[in-house]
Amino acid sequence: MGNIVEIRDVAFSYGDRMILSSLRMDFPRGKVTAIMGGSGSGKTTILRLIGGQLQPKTGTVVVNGEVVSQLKTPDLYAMRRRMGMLFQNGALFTDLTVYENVAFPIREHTDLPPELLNNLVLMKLQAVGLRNAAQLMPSEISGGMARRVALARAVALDPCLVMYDEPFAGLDPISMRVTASSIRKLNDALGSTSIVVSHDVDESFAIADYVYFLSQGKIVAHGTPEQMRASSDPFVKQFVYAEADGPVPFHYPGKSFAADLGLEKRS
Ligand SMILES: Nc1ncnc2c1ncn2[C@@H]1O[C@H](COP(=O)(O)OP(=O)(O)OP(=O)(O)O)[C@@H](O)[C@H]1O
Repeated sequence: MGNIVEIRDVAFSYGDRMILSSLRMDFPRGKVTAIMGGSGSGKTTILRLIGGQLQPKTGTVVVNGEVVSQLKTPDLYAMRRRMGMLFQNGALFTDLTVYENVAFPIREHTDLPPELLNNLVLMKLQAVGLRNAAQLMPSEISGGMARRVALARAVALDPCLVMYDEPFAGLDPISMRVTASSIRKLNDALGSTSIVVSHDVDESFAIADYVYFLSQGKIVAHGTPEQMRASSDPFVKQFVYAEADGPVPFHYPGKSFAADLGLEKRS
């Protein structure tokens, strides 16, 4: 089976600001892997490196055996077509029905005859429990349902890899649970591989086979959800048990508050 994505010794910076360093991660085929960490720790940046929207300063990102940064533009586009993406707050097209939202990427990228397209769309909507909502407009469905339509759209082209960026953000607890189980079910039904970026410990642990914890651009812990729950690592404990005090920084890095107020002694 092997890994669909391998990240080796990757460093990335925006200008002078180091965002990721010494990154090594494996994403095995068929599995759901979660990337967790505080706000600004670099999670979305990792997804953008895998998708080839960003290039590492050093190290390699290998997808399906190919080094992403070495792909020529047509090959990069071909690779992206085999990836499904659910972006943070991935919105639906408000002027299209649920059905047309899911049909959109299929129409864009294939010339399938209408009957086959229809079957595909209905299969995806069935998989997220919304086949009977096909003719509704996005304004007529709940936030949780909209997220599931977005999931169906992300997997419309049967991607071998699906990346979800904060799929649970802003959902009520029931919608969160349904969305999480939809991610797992879609992964297993399609035989695909999923990467889930999230802050949400309960939902991520419920569906992930393996978890990476990121802090300030470095992997600070990794393992199965069970291993992470049992971990005595202070970072993991703080994150898993949502403790206010611990190594996870709350402040965006920079000057101290005292310095900003002009209270720090000048040498
Ligand atoms: N285009 C950009 N230019 C400069 N800095 C950026 C840019 N995009 C992100 N950053 C910075 O890179 C760091 C990592 O961002 P990233 O979006 O990967 O974090 P994240 O872990 O996904 O955060 P969150 O959970 O809050 O979305 C942040 O400190 C952010 O301010």
